[in-house]
Amino acid sequence: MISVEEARGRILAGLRSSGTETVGLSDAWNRVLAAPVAARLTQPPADVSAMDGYAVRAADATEGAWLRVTGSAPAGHPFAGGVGAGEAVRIFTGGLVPEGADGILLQEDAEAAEGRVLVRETVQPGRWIRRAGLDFKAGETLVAPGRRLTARDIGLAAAGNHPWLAVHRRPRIGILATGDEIVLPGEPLPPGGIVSSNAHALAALVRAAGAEPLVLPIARDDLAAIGAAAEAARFCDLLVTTGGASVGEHDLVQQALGPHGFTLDFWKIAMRPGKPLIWGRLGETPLLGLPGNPVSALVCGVIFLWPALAVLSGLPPAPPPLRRAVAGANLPENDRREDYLRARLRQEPDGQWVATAANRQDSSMLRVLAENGALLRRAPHAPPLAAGEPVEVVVLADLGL
Ligand SMILES: Nc1nc2c(c(=O)[nH]1)N[C@H]1C(S)=C(S)[C@@H](COP(=O)(O)OP(=O)(O)OC[C@H]3O[C@@H](n4cnc5c(N)ncnc54)[C@H](O)[C@@H]3O)O[C@H]1N2
Ligand code: MOO
Repeated sequence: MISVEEARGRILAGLRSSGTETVGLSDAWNRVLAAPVAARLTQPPADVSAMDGYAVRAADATEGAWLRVTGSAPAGHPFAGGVGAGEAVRIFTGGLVPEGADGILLQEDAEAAEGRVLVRETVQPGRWIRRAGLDFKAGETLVAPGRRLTARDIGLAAAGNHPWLAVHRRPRIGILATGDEIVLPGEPLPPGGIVSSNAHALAALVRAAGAEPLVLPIARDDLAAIGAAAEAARFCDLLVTTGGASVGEHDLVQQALGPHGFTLDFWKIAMRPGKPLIWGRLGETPLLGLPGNPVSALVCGVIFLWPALAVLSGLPPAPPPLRRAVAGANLPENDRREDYLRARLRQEPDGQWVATAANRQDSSMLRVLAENGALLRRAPHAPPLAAGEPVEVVVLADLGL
Protein backbone atom coordinates (compact mmCIF):
# COMPACT_ATOMS: atom_id res chain seq x y z
CA MET A 1 0.00 0.00 0.00
CA ILE A 2 1.36 3.42 -0.92
CA SER A 3 0.89 6.60 1.12
CA VAL A 4 -1.79 9.21 0.44
CA GLU A 5 0.86 11.73 -0.53
CA GLU A 6 2.54 9.39 -2.99
CA ALA A 7 -0.81 8.38 -4.47
CA ARG A 8 -1.84 12.00 -4.96
CA GLY A 9 1.56 12.85 -6.40
CA ARG A 10 1.30 10.05 -8.95
CA ILE A 11 -2.25 11.03 -9.89
CA LEU A 12 -1.43 14.70 -10.36
CA ALA A 13 1.79 13.97 -12.27
CA GLY A 14 -0.27 12.06 -14.83
CA LEU A 15 -2.64 14.94 -15.62
CA ARG A 16 -2.53 18.16 -17.57
CA SER A 17 -4.94 20.91 -18.57
CA SER A 18 -7.77 19.79 -20.83
CA GLY A 19 -6.94 22.52 -23.40
CA THR A 20 -8.06 26.10 -23.86
CA GLU A 21 -10.91 28.02 -25.46
CA THR A 22 -12.10 31.60 -25.81
CA VAL A 23 -15.18 32.75 -23.92
CA GLY A 24 -17.07 36.00 -23.54
CA LEU A 25 -16.81 37.86 -20.24
CA SER A 26 -20.24 36.69 -19.11
CA ASP A 27 -19.07 33.06 -19.28
CA ALA A 28 -15.66 33.64 -17.74
CA TRP A 29 -16.48 33.58 -14.03
CA ASN A 30 -14.77 30.71 -12.17
CA ARG A 31 -12.85 29.64 -15.29
CA VAL A 32 -9.06 29.41 -15.09
CA LEU A 33 -7.33 32.06 -17.17
CA ALA A 34 -5.05 30.60 -19.87
CA ALA A 35 -3.29 33.72 -21.18
CA PRO A 36 -2.32 37.00 -19.53
CA VAL A 37 -4.81 39.84 -19.70
CA ALA A 38 -2.88 43.03 -20.49
CA ALA A 39 -4.57 46.44 -20.29
CA ARG A 40 -5.57 47.68 -23.74
CA LEU A 41 -5.92 51.23 -22.42
CA THR A 42 -4.81 53.50 -19.60
CA GLN A 43 -7.27 54.00 -16.75
CA PRO A 44 -8.22 56.75 -16.21
CA PRO A 45 -7.14 57.85 -19.69
CA ALA A 46 -6.36 61.40 -18.45
CA ASP A 47 -6.61 63.37 -15.18
CA VAL A 48 -10.23 63.27 -14.00
CA SER A 49 -12.16 64.74 -11.10
CA ALA A 50 -13.04 62.46 -8.17
CA MET A 51 -15.86 64.78 -7.06
CA ASP A 52 -18.62 67.08 -8.25
CA GLY A 53 -17.50 70.72 -8.01
CA TYR A 54 -15.29 73.17 -9.88
CA ALA A 55 -11.94 72.67 -11.59
CA VAL A 56 -9.75 75.55 -10.45
CA ARG A 57 -6.21 76.84 -10.13
CA ALA A 58 -5.47 76.15 -6.45
CA ALA A 59 -3.44 79.36 -6.13
CA ASP A 60 -6.59 81.39 -6.97
CA ALA A 61 -9.08 79.32 -5.02
CA THR A 62 -8.52 80.65 -1.52
CA GLU A 63 -11.31 81.11 1.01
CA GLY A 64 -13.44 84.16 0.18
CA ALA A 65 -12.29 84.48 -3.47
CA TRP A 66 -14.77 84.80 -6.35
CA LEU A 67 -13.99 82.86 -9.56
CA ARG A 68 -15.58 83.27 -13.01
CA VAL A 69 -17.29 80.07 -14.24
CA THR A 70 -16.40 79.68 -17.94
CA GLY A 71 -17.87 76.26 -18.81
CA SER A 72 -18.77 72.76 -17.77
CA ALA A 73 -17.01 69.35 -17.93
CA PRO A 74 -19.39 66.45 -17.16
CA ALA A 75 -18.03 62.87 -17.47
CA GLY A 76 -17.79 61.96 -21.13
CA HIS A 77 -18.00 65.60 -22.30
CA PRO A 78 -14.57 67.22 -21.96
CA PHE A 79 -14.46 71.03 -21.80
CA ALA A 80 -12.75 72.32 -24.93
CA GLY A 81 -10.93 75.23 -23.26
CA GLY A 82 -8.66 75.61 -20.23
CA VAL A 83 -8.86 77.24 -16.81
CA GLY A 84 -7.14 80.61 -16.68
CA ALA A 85 -6.32 82.86 -13.72
CA GLY A 86 -9.43 83.69 -11.68
CA GLU A 87 -11.49 81.12 -13.59
CA ALA A 88 -13.36 77.95 -12.70
CA VAL A 89 -14.99 75.21 -14.81
CA ARG A 90 -18.00 73.34 -13.43
CA ILE A 91 -16.95 69.68 -13.23
CA PHE A 92 -18.57 66.37 -12.28
CA THR A 93 -17.17 63.08 -10.98
CA GLY A 94 -15.29 61.39 -13.83
CA GLY A 95 -15.08 64.60 -15.89
CA LEU A 96 -11.71 65.38 -17.53
CA VAL A 97 -9.81 68.10 -15.65
CA PRO A 98 -9.33 70.97 -18.13
CA GLU A 99 -5.87 72.31 -18.99
CA GLY A 100 -4.58 74.75 -16.37
CA ALA A 101 -6.64 73.45 -13.43
CA ASP A 102 -4.75 71.75 -10.59
CA GLY A 103 -7.41 71.27 -7.92
CA ILE A 104 -11.12 70.68 -7.37
CA LEU A 105 -13.32 72.97 -5.31
CA LEU A 106 -16.04 70.71 -3.86
CA GLN A 107 -19.61 71.74 -4.56
CA GLU A 108 -20.27 71.72 -0.80
CA ASP A 109 -17.41 74.18 -0.25
CA ALA A 110 -18.67 76.63 -2.92
CA GLU A 111 -21.53 79.05 -3.36
CA ALA A 112 -22.74 79.44 -6.93
CA ALA A 113 -24.00 82.76 -8.23
CA GLU A 114 -24.81 83.91 -11.77
CA GLY A 115 -21.65 83.07 -13.82
CA ARG A 116 -19.50 83.07 -10.66
CA VAL A 117 -18.63 80.93 -7.69
CA LEU A 118 -17.54 81.90 -4.17
CA VAL A 119 -14.77 79.76 -2.60
CA ARG A 120 -15.79 78.83 0.97
CA GLU A 121 -12.80 76.56 1.65
CA THR A 122 -9.28 76.96 0.25
CA VAL A 123 -8.44 74.31 -2.37
CA GLN A 124 -5.31 72.17 -1.99
CA PRO A 125 -3.27 71.60 -5.18
CA GLY A 126 -3.89 68.12 -6.63
CA ARG A 127 -6.79 67.49 -4.26
CA TRP A 128 -9.64 65.34 -5.71
CA ILE A 129 -7.83 64.77 -9.01
CA ARG A 130 -7.37 61.18 -10.17
CA ARG A 131 -4.19 61.18 -12.25
CA ALA A 132 -4.06 59.48 -15.66
CA GLY A 133 -3.13 55.79 -15.18
CA LEU A 134 -3.96 55.85 -11.44
CA ASP A 135 -5.61 52.43 -11.76
CA PHE A 136 -3.49 50.92 -14.57
CA LYS A 137 -1.53 51.82 -17.69
CA ALA A 138 -1.88 50.36 -21.19
CA GLY A 139 0.23 47.21 -21.57
CA GLU A 140 0.35 46.35 -17.87
CA THR A 141 -0.69 42.81 -16.92
CA LEU A 142 -4.02 42.98 -15.13
CA VAL A 143 -4.70 39.27 -14.54
CA ALA A 144 -2.05 36.56 -14.69
CA PRO A 145 -2.76 33.13 -16.23
CA GLY A 146 -3.41 30.17 -13.95
CA ARG A 147 -5.89 32.08 -11.79
CA ARG A 148 -9.50 31.09 -11.25
CA LEU A 149 -11.40 34.17 -12.34
CA THR A 150 -13.36 36.02 -9.67
CA ALA A 151 -16.00 38.68 -10.20
CA ARG A 152 -13.23 41.17 -9.39
CA ASP A 153 -10.96 39.82 -12.12
CA ILE A 154 -13.77 39.98 -14.65
CA GLY A 155 -14.50 43.59 -13.76
CA LEU A 156 -10.81 44.40 -14.18
CA ALA A 157 -10.54 42.58 -17.53
CA ALA A 158 -13.63 44.43 -18.76
CA ALA A 159 -12.15 47.77 -17.62
CA GLY A 160 -9.01 46.82 -19.56
CA ASN A 161 -11.25 46.60 -22.67
CA HIS A 162 -11.27 42.80 -23.16
CA PRO A 163 -14.60 41.37 -24.39
CA TRP A 164 -13.12 37.83 -24.68
CA LEU A 165 -10.79 35.83 -22.49
CA ALA A 166 -8.68 32.74 -23.16
CA VAL A 167 -9.51 30.17 -20.48
CA HIS A 168 -8.84 26.50 -19.85
CA ARG A 169 -11.55 24.20 -21.05
CA ARG A 170 -13.85 22.82 -18.37
CA PRO A 171 -12.72 19.21 -17.94
CA ARG A 172 -15.39 16.63 -18.73
CA ILE A 173 -15.53 13.91 -16.09
CA GLY A 174 -17.25 10.59 -16.75
CA ILE A 175 -18.74 9.02 -13.62
CA LEU A 176 -19.50 5.33 -13.75
CA ALA A 177 -21.23 3.62 -10.83
CA THR A 178 -21.03 -0.17 -10.86
CA GLY A 179 -22.93 -2.84 -9.00
CA ASP A 180 -25.88 -5.26 -9.40
CA GLU A 181 -27.44 -3.96 -6.22
CA ILE A 182 -27.60 -0.27 -7.10
CA VAL A 183 -30.38 1.62 -8.83
CA LEU A 184 -30.90 5.26 -9.68
CA PRO A 185 -32.74 7.39 -7.10
CA GLY A 186 -36.50 6.96 -7.59
CA GLU A 187 -36.29 3.56 -9.29
CA PRO A 188 -37.90 0.45 -7.74
CA LEU A 189 -35.42 -1.38 -5.52
CA PRO A 190 -34.60 -5.08 -5.97
CA PRO A 191 -34.26 -7.18 -2.78
CA GLY A 192 -31.10 -6.04 -1.00
CA GLY A 193 -30.84 -3.14 -3.38
CA ILE A 194 -29.29 0.22 -2.58
CA VAL A 195 -29.82 3.60 -4.19
CA SER A 196 -26.78 4.91 -6.04
CA SER A 197 -25.77 8.00 -4.12
CA ASN A 198 -22.14 8.01 -5.19
CA ALA A 199 -22.56 9.16 -8.78
CA HIS A 200 -24.72 12.08 -7.71
CA ALA A 201 -22.52 13.19 -4.83
CA LEU A 202 -19.45 12.95 -7.07
CA ALA A 203 -21.19 14.85 -9.87
CA ALA A 204 -21.92 17.65 -7.40
CA LEU A 205 -18.27 17.62 -6.31
CA VAL A 206 -17.16 17.80 -9.96
CA ARG A 207 -19.44 20.79 -10.52
CA ALA A 208 -18.24 22.49 -7.34
CA ALA A 209 -14.70 22.19 -8.74
CA GLY A 210 -15.76 23.93 -11.94
CA ALA A 211 -15.71 20.80 -14.13
CA GLU A 212 -18.49 19.09 -16.09
CA PRO A 213 -19.81 15.75 -14.87
CA LEU A 214 -21.17 13.16 -17.26
CA VAL A 215 -23.06 10.56 -15.23
CA LEU A 216 -23.01 7.30 -17.18
CA PRO A 217 -25.68 4.61 -16.82
CA ILE A 218 -25.03 2.18 -13.96
CA ALA A 219 -22.96 -0.81 -15.05
CA ARG A 220 -23.99 -4.24 -13.73
CA ASP A 221 -21.40 -6.48 -12.07
CA ASP A 222 -20.47 -8.17 -15.31
CA LEU A 223 -17.38 -7.79 -17.42
CA ALA A 224 -19.16 -6.90 -20.64
CA ALA A 225 -21.37 -4.25 -19.01
CA ILE A 226 -18.48 -2.48 -17.29
CA GLY A 227 -16.38 -2.70 -20.47
CA ALA A 228 -19.15 -1.28 -22.63
CA ALA A 229 -19.82 1.58 -20.23
CA ALA A 230 -16.14 2.43 -20.09
CA GLU A 231 -15.95 2.56 -23.89
CA ALA A 232 -18.52 5.34 -23.75
CA ALA A 233 -16.18 7.35 -21.57
CA ARG A 234 -13.35 7.67 -24.07
CA PHE A 235 -14.41 11.26 -24.77
CA CYS A 236 -13.85 12.23 -21.16
CA ASP A 237 -10.79 13.95 -19.72
CA LEU A 238 -11.01 11.61 -16.72
CA LEU A 239 -13.14 8.58 -15.94
CA VAL A 240 -14.17 8.05 -12.32
CA THR A 241 -15.62 4.69 -11.34
CA THR A 242 -17.17 3.79 -8.00
CA GLY A 243 -17.57 0.32 -6.58
CA GLY A 244 -15.97 -2.89 -7.69
CA ALA A 245 -12.58 -1.69 -6.49
CA SER A 246 -12.02 -4.24 -3.75
CA VAL A 247 -11.05 -7.90 -3.64
CA GLY A 248 -14.43 -9.71 -3.81
CA GLU A 249 -15.24 -11.81 -6.86
CA HIS A 250 -17.89 -9.25 -7.81
CA ASP A 251 -15.31 -6.45 -7.73
CA LEU A 252 -14.65 -6.46 -11.41
CA VAL A 253 -13.47 -3.04 -12.47
CA GLN A 254 -9.84 -3.86 -13.19
CA GLN A 255 -10.62 -7.24 -14.73
CA ALA A 256 -13.35 -5.79 -16.96
CA LEU A 257 -11.26 -2.90 -18.21
CA GLY A 258 -8.14 -4.92 -19.06
CA PRO A 259 -9.36 -5.94 -22.54
CA HIS A 260 -10.25 -2.29 -23.19
CA GLY A 261 -6.67 -1.14 -22.81
CA PHE A 262 -6.56 -0.46 -19.06
CA THR A 263 -3.09 -0.14 -17.55
CA LEU A 264 -2.79 0.06 -13.77
CA ASP A 265 -0.49 2.53 -12.05
CA PHE A 266 -1.42 1.63 -8.48
CA TRP A 267 -4.13 -0.08 -6.45
CA LYS A 268 -4.61 0.15 -2.68
CA ILE A 269 -3.42 2.97 -0.52
CA ALA A 270 -2.76 3.45 3.18
CA MET A 271 -5.86 5.50 3.85
CA ARG A 272 -9.12 5.17 5.74
CA PRO A 273 -11.66 5.36 4.30
CA GLY A 274 -10.58 4.52 0.78
CA LYS A 275 -8.09 1.65 0.87
CA PRO A 276 -8.94 0.06 -2.50
CA LEU A 277 -8.30 3.17 -4.65
CA ILE A 278 -7.39 2.43 -8.28
CA TRP A 279 -5.34 4.71 -10.53
CA GLY A 280 -4.44 3.96 -14.12
CA ARG A 281 -5.25 4.71 -17.71
CA LEU A 282 -7.92 3.38 -20.01
CA GLY A 283 -6.10 3.86 -23.29
CA GLU A 284 -5.40 7.59 -23.18
CA THR A 285 -8.06 8.40 -20.60
CA PRO A 286 -6.92 8.65 -16.97
CA LEU A 287 -9.06 6.47 -14.70
CA LEU A 288 -9.64 6.94 -10.98
CA GLY A 289 -11.40 3.97 -9.39
CA LEU A 290 -13.07 4.98 -6.13
CA PRO A 291 -14.37 2.51 -3.57
CA GLY A 292 -18.10 1.79 -3.50
CA ASN A 293 -18.75 2.70 0.11
CA PRO A 294 -20.41 6.12 -0.15
CA VAL A 295 -18.27 7.87 2.44
CA SER A 296 -15.09 6.33 1.00
CA ALA A 297 -16.07 7.48 -2.48
CA LEU A 298 -16.67 11.06 -1.38
CA VAL A 299 -13.69 11.34 0.96
CA CYS A 300 -11.43 10.00 -1.80
CA GLY A 301 -13.19 12.50 -4.05
CA VAL A 302 -12.02 15.28 -1.73
CA ILE A 303 -8.47 14.01 -1.26
CA PHE A 304 -7.70 12.88 -4.86
CA LEU A 305 -10.40 13.91 -7.32
CA TRP A 306 -10.59 17.53 -6.15
CA PRO A 307 -6.86 18.20 -6.76
CA ALA A 308 -7.05 16.21 -10.02
CA LEU A 309 -9.88 18.44 -11.24
CA ALA A 310 -7.82 21.50 -10.37
CA VAL A 311 -4.90 20.30 -12.52
CA LEU A 312 -7.20 19.36 -15.42
CA SER A 313 -8.69 22.87 -15.11
CA GLY A 314 -5.28 24.53 -15.50
CA LEU A 315 -4.43 25.18 -11.84
CA PRO A 316 -1.13 24.14 -10.25
CA PRO A 317 -1.01 20.75 -8.46
CA ALA A 318 -1.82 21.08 -4.75
CA PRO A 319 -3.46 19.04 -2.00
CA PRO A 320 -6.86 20.17 -0.70
CA PRO A 321 -6.36 23.04 1.75
CA LEU A 322 -5.85 22.04 5.40
CA ARG A 323 -6.78 24.35 8.25
CA ARG A 324 -5.58 24.32 11.82
CA ALA A 325 -7.98 23.48 14.64
CA VAL A 326 -7.79 21.81 18.03
CA ALA A 327 -9.29 18.45 18.89
CA GLY A 328 -12.63 18.63 20.70
CA ALA A 329 -12.12 15.21 22.31
CA ASN A 330 -9.32 12.71 22.94
CA LEU A 331 -8.28 10.63 19.93
CA PRO A 332 -6.74 7.16 20.05
CA GLU A 333 -3.47 6.11 18.44
CA ASN A 334 -3.74 5.65 14.67
CA ASP A 335 -2.63 2.58 12.72
CA ARG A 336 -0.69 2.63 9.44
CA ARG A 337 -3.56 4.08 7.36
CA GLU A 338 -3.87 7.87 7.11
CA ASP A 339 -7.30 8.54 8.56
CA TYR A 340 -9.85 11.18 7.61
CA LEU A 341 -12.37 11.32 10.45
CA ARG A 342 -15.71 12.97 9.89
CA ALA A 343 -15.72 15.82 12.41
CA ARG A 344 -17.95 18.64 13.55
CA LEU A 345 -16.38 22.07 13.48
CA ARG A 346 -17.23 24.91 15.83
CA GLN A 347 -15.59 28.21 16.65
CA GLU A 348 -14.82 29.37 20.19
CA PRO A 349 -15.52 33.01 21.15
CA ASP A 350 -11.74 33.65 20.88
CA GLY A 351 -11.82 32.51 17.22
CA GLN A 352 -10.24 29.08 17.81
CA TRP A 353 -11.70 26.31 15.63
CA VAL A 354 -12.51 23.07 17.43
CA ALA A 355 -12.98 19.81 15.50
CA THR A 356 -14.74 16.94 17.22
CA ALA A 357 -14.72 13.56 15.48
CA ALA A 358 -18.09 11.80 15.19
CA ASN A 359 -18.53 8.70 17.36
CA ARG A 360 -19.40 6.50 14.40
CA GLN A 361 -16.99 6.45 11.47
CA ASP A 362 -18.38 3.60 9.35
CA SER A 363 -17.74 4.30 5.68
CA SER A 364 -21.36 3.54 4.76
CA MET A 365 -22.78 6.37 6.89
CA LEU A 366 -23.67 9.23 4.57
CA ARG A 367 -25.72 11.00 7.19
CA VAL A 368 -22.72 11.30 9.49
CA LEU A 369 -20.78 12.77 6.57
CA ALA A 370 -23.57 15.21 5.72
CA GLU A 371 -23.87 16.38 9.32
CA ASN A 372 -20.13 16.86 9.89
CA GLY A 373 -18.47 19.66 7.93
CA ALA A 374 -14.82 18.69 8.33
CA LEU A 375 -12.41 15.83 7.74
CA LEU A 376 -9.93 15.55 10.60
CA ARG A 377 -6.62 14.19 9.31
CA ARG A 378 -4.74 11.65 11.39
CA ALA A 379 -1.26 10.83 10.11
CA PRO A 380 -0.24 7.17 9.86
CA HIS A 381 0.89 5.86 13.28
CA ALA A 382 -0.09 9.15 14.97
CA PRO A 383 0.17 8.75 18.78
CA PRO A 384 -2.90 9.27 21.01
CA LEU A 385 -3.94 12.91 21.16
CA ALA A 386 -5.65 14.80 23.99
CA ALA A 387 -8.56 17.20 23.61
CA GLY A 388 -7.24 20.73 23.00
CA GLU A 389 -4.17 19.60 21.03
CA PRO A 390 -3.68 20.88 17.47
CA VAL A 391 -5.12 18.96 14.53
CA GLU A 392 -5.47 19.60 10.80
CA VAL A 393 -8.83 19.58 9.06
CA VAL A 394 -10.17 19.82 5.54
CA VAL A 395 -13.15 22.16 5.79
CA LEU A 396 -15.61 20.85 3.23
CA ALA A 397 -17.32 24.22 2.83
CA ASP A 398 -13.95 25.62 1.63
CA LEU A 399 -14.39 23.38 -1.41
CA GLY A 400 -18.07 24.16 -1.88
CA LEU A 401 -19.00 20.71 -0.55
N1 LIG B 1 -12.09 -8.91 2.22
C1 LIG B 1 -12.07 -7.60 2.04
N2 LIG B 1 -13.21 -6.97 1.87
C2 LIG B 1 -13.21 -5.64 1.71
C3 LIG B 1 -11.98 -4.94 1.73
C4 LIG B 1 -10.78 -5.66 1.89
O1 LIG B 1 -9.70 -5.09 1.90
N3 LIG B 1 -10.89 -7.00 2.04
N4 LIG B 1 -12.02 -3.57 1.63
C5 LIG B 1 -13.21 -2.95 2.15
C6 LIG B 1 -13.18 -1.55 1.89
S1 LIG B 1 -12.09 -0.64 2.82
C7 LIG B 1 -14.00 -0.95 1.03
S2 LIG B 1 -13.97 0.74 0.88
C8 LIG B 1 -14.96 -1.67 0.23
C9 LIG B 1 -14.92 -1.13 -1.19
O2 LIG B 1 -15.27 -2.08 -2.06
P1 LIG B 1 -15.70 -1.85 -3.57
O3 LIG B 1 -15.08 -0.62 -4.11
O4 LIG B 1 -15.44 -3.11 -4.26
O5 LIG B 1 -17.22 -1.51 -3.43
P2 LIG B 1 -18.48 -2.49 -3.56
O6 LIG B 1 -18.16 -3.77 -2.96
O7 LIG B 1 -18.93 -2.43 -4.95
O8 LIG B 1 -19.45 -1.69 -2.65
C10 LIG B 1 -19.21 -1.43 -1.30
C11 LIG B 1 -20.48 -0.89 -0.65
O9 LIG B 1 -20.84 0.34 -1.26
C12 LIG B 1 -22.14 0.27 -1.84
N5 LIG B 1 -22.17 0.99 -3.09
C13 LIG B 1 -21.53 0.65 -4.24
N6 LIG B 1 -21.79 1.55 -5.19
C14 LIG B 1 -22.60 2.47 -4.66
C15 LIG B 1 -23.21 3.65 -5.16
N7 LIG B 1 -23.03 4.06 -6.43
N8 LIG B 1 -23.98 4.38 -4.32
C16 LIG B 1 -24.16 3.99 -3.04
N9 LIG B 1 -23.60 2.88 -2.51
C17 LIG B 1 -22.85 2.13 -3.31
C18 LIG B 1 -22.37 -1.20 -2.05
O10 LIG B 1 -23.70 -1.51 -2.11
C19 LIG B 1 -21.66 -1.80 -0.87
O11 LIG B 1 -22.50 -1.72 0.26
O12 LIG B 1 -14.71 -3.04 0.27
C20 LIG B 1 -14.50 -3.56 1.58
N10 LIG B 1 -14.38 -4.98 1.53
O1 MOO C 1 -11.54 2.18 2.94
MO1 MOO C 1 -12.98 1.50 3.07
O2 MOO C 1 -13.14 2.93 2.24
O3 MOO C 1 -12.49 1.78 4.74
O4 MOO C 1 -14.53 1.59 3.74
